[in-house]
Amino acid sequence: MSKTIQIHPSVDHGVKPGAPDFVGGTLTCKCEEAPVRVAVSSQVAHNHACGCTKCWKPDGATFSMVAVVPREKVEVRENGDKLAVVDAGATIQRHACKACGVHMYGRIENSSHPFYGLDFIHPELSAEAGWAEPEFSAFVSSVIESGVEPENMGAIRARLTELGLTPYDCLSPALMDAIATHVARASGALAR
Ligand SMILES: N[C@@H](CCC(=O)N[C@@H](CS)C(=O)NCC(=O)O)C(=O)O
Ligand SMILES: [Zn+2]
Ligand SMILES: [Zn+2]
Repeated sequence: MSKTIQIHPSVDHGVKPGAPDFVGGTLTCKCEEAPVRVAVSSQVAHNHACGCTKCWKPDGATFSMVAVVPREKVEVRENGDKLAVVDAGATIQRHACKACGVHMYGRIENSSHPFYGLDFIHPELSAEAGWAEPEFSAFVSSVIESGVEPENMGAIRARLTELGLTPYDCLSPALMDAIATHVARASGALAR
């Protein structure tokens, strides 16, 4: 069944459940010399596959795997001088290694953003096992913007569904509702 469709190496052979007592790990970039190391002292939430062009993907992957943790649980430990923000104009400021290109963490600096306080990380950059498994796939149609043929989208969505990563073309309904609730409270459309 759809075995030739590569979604991401961490799920291509099946989604592995996370460990309930997992407390985090160290993210390491791909540099053989002086890698950047970032300690994450928390389990992740909302782990998902993202098809957008802005999220970092390993070689050969169609999707990135990305999740959030509280920003205070993220600490650059080694070779932080190699980090630079990829696009200072983006909502998510992705701090990437200038030498290997890997995104080590993405931070939202706009304090009125619905996801302010959360950093975006790629759990696959850590050697530790137990990160919470991905729950859905987001920005699926956006893979076309990276060069995926539109006629492959049916097979890609079928494979994502087979893996239990229900495909959405923006975020999941729960996250979209959370964003809209934040916006409605800020505007006064919802009292509380
Ligand atoms: N179709 C666009 C979608 C980009 C997009 O909106 N990405 C989402 C998911 S990561 C987002 O929240 N982006 C905010 C940001 O990149 O700062 C693309 O693929 O470049
Ligand atoms: Zn690097
Ligand atoms: Zn993305």
